[in-house]
Amino acid sequence: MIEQVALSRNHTIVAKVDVDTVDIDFSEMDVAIDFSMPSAAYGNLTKCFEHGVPVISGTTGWLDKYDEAVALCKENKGAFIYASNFSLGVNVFFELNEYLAKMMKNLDQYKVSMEEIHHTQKLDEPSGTAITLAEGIIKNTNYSAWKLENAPAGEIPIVSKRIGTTPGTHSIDYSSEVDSIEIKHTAHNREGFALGAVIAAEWIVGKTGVFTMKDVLNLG
Ligand SMILES: NC(=O)C1=CN([C@@H]2O[C@H](COP(=O)(O)OP(=O)(O)OC[C@H]3O[C@@H](n4cnc5c(N)ncnc54)[C@H](OP(=O)(O)O)[C@@H]3O)[C@@H](O)[C@H]2O)C=CC1
Ligand SMILES: O=C(O)C1=N[C@H](C(=O)O)C[C@H](O)C1
Repeated sequence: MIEQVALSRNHTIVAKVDVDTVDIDFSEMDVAIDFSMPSAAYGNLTKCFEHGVPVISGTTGWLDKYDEAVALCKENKGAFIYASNFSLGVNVFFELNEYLAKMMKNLDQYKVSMEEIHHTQKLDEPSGTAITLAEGIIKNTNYSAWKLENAPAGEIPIVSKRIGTTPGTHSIDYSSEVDSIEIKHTAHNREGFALGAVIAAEWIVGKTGVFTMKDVLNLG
């Protein structure tokens, strides 16, 4: 999907890296995009930093090494963007989530919960997007952590479902005894993720530093 979107925007694919790739020719690359495996992402990023190639990372489930990746990027004067979700809609949804969380902060009668649904091939749970959403709530409310399924009071319960080929659905619910407020993002297919990653790749060429999709999309 990334290749398809990149070609449609007049880019050239100079290398494709898979689990079996032994030698990578970095010489012709303006930028690299990594959507691989939680166990492979950090190693792939490292190689890009060492070869001075800016890198866009969409792989989820490796973030225990994010700080190390940032340090390595800075050490090599590289350029790097990680996003748990590159779709433009989800990046707006991240902002909406934080805005709603701020408003709900002092309304103790509402309890928050989250649900994410993805295809059955997905390796990680909860999704990276759900973790970013939970962090957005924690930053703006008195919730202290998130937990899969049954969370104790003060923590955000996340329910992960794996159904068919679902590209990615995330919803956040604030419920009281008398009503509920729900916000939801539904990906209709995977093209939005690829398009956002290619837009980020176009944006980062020629820059140095560690950025986010908020910088790319100028979301204030
Ligand atoms: N941030 C975002 O917007 C999005 C993030 N994702 C994330 O991207 C990741 C990939 O998801 P998805 O595309 O569904 O997974 P897939 O399994 O379809 O694709 C993963 C690819 O990575 C390849 N791969 C495995 N090991 C390596 C390696 N060491 N180096 C390079 N490539 C390798 C696999 O090759 P092979 O098939 O040969 O094993 C496969 O082609 C997941 O972490 C997912 O959560 C997904 C969509 C959107
Ligand atoms: O694995 C996927 O498919 C997706 N992964 C990302 C995530 O973990 O949030 C982004 C998107 O939801 C699709």
